[in-house]
Amino acid sequence: MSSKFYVESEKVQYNETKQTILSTYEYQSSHVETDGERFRVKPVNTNLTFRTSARVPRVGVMLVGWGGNNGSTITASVLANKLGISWRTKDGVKTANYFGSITQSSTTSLGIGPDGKDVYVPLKDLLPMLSPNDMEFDGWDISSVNIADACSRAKVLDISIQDQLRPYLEKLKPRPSIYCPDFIAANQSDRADNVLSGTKWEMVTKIREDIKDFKQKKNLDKVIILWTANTERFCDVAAGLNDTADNLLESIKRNEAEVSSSTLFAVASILEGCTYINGSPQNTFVPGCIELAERHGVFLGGDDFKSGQTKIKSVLVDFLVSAGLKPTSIVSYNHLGNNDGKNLSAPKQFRSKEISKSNVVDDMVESNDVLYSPNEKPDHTVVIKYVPYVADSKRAMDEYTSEIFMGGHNTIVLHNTCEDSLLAAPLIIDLVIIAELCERIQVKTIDGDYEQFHSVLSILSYLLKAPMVPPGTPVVNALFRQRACIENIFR
Ligand SMILES: NC(=O)c1ccc[n+]([C@@H]2O[C@H](COP(=O)([O-])OP(=O)(O)OC[C@H]3O[C@@H](n4cnc5c(N)ncnc54)[C@H](O)[C@@H]3O)[C@@H](O)[C@H]2O)c1
Ligand SMILES: O=P([O-])([O-])O[C@@H]1[C@@H](O)[C@H](O)[C@@H](O)[C@H](O)[C@@H]1O
Repeated sequence: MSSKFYVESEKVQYNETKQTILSTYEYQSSHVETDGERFRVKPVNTNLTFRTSARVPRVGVMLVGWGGNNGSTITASVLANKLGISWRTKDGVKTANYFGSITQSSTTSLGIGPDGKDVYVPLKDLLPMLSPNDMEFDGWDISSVNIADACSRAKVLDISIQDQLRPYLEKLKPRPSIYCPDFIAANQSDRADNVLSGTKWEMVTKIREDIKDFKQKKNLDKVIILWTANTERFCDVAAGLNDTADNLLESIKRNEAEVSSSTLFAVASILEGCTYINGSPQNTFVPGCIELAERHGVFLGGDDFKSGQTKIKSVLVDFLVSAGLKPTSIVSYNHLGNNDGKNLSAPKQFRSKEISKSNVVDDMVESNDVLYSPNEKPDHTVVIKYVPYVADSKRAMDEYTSEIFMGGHNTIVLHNTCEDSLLAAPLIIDLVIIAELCERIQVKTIDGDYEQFHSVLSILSYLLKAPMVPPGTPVVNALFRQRACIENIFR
């Protein structure tokens, strides 16, 4: 159980023998109906019981795109933390940390102490969670470059970190992967020297064997798979192709060209009972994929890491709209020179990213019909340019123009320079840790049986630009409502 605190309440039972935590909770909500004239509000209370396994298992993380900026950076950075390395810089000695991870580096209040002040603990202490230092990494890449050379190619981590870690990282070699060139930019072909051959079903089978191999070799209890490979173009969604689980499986067996690498990895993960998370913006989770995950009781999470401009956007627009100010124009521009930027310089791959970066304000705008008439939205433009020289140092410029009181205007301009991968990499840790914990939580109503959460893990929304939610449930993009969801469920 948590070494930091215990809850003294008849609503919470710790079972040291079974290593479980039982907690009852009365969920209060309100159901609203209207007769066209007035709303009828009916408070509804639901008594829930949560059963959480407190035994943290041995977890392996398999990254698709392991040799990329994010994949190599997170692998190296976890090792740096595990080894406790430090390195000299012109600004003094730096030590490995997990800044940017909400589980490792943010805190939450347990309640009020005797002095009347909030008592804060790291979010990771709310429940028994996997430590990133205990994660084992493996994965696939269409590029055969080992992880040490991948870090060198990425030019993200300080060279003295890379030098200290090279003896360990050069032994890590990405497994050959499923390469569907039509789904990523043609400019990626020069990296593709580490690819599988065979039919799509044969390649899915090989990926499943890789998962089993990793699990067995590292003596793991479970594996979580995360896509941090290139952004793909959106795939067609069509009846008979991928609209149902059976049609998707049949399409793969027919070697259908329109089934993407990312969807093939998702199917392999689901069939192996492994949670699958999509860190990119493409529509990996076609309806048939979601149905297959529901059939197998496997978690899915996506889409597209929410790291920089979009994260700020989901806070700023929430602030403006909830302050009764009306954003009317939002322009997000950035240029960067990493391989992600190179892939995004192709129109179809950029379009995937443009979609995930643009939809993030929809729920906030739709929540306020005082400011916006039906279907009215702010002008919203996303621009991404590829400038090789700046490499991973993304330069972002945002302009927010709003209508204010009595015909006035307010324009907010932001400039943001950062190593893009150092913003995204910590999100991989949180996605894995939160998804793994969710695998150990079951919930029941008074007269129901214990069930796990829905296969589509909307609790991951805080970490993703275009959060996937269970069919028929609302998408929430407001960042602090998303964070409250994590805290409230864990609390
Ligand atoms: N700040 C960020 O870095 C950030 C933020 C949000 C989303 N993302 C998304 O995360 C993904 C990865 O970003 P990155 O900066 O690491 O990109 P990257 O280009 O450095 O890495 C992608 C890796 O995937 C590999 N790859 C491509 N197709 C593959 C396949 N079919 N199988 C296995 N490997 C394959 C490439 O060889 C490359 O090594 C991109 O989709 C990007 O849009 C990144
Ligand atoms: O997270 P965010 O800053 O809104 O969006 C980012 C884009 O601005 C960037 O150009 C792209 O390369 C990254 O993959 C990421 O998606």
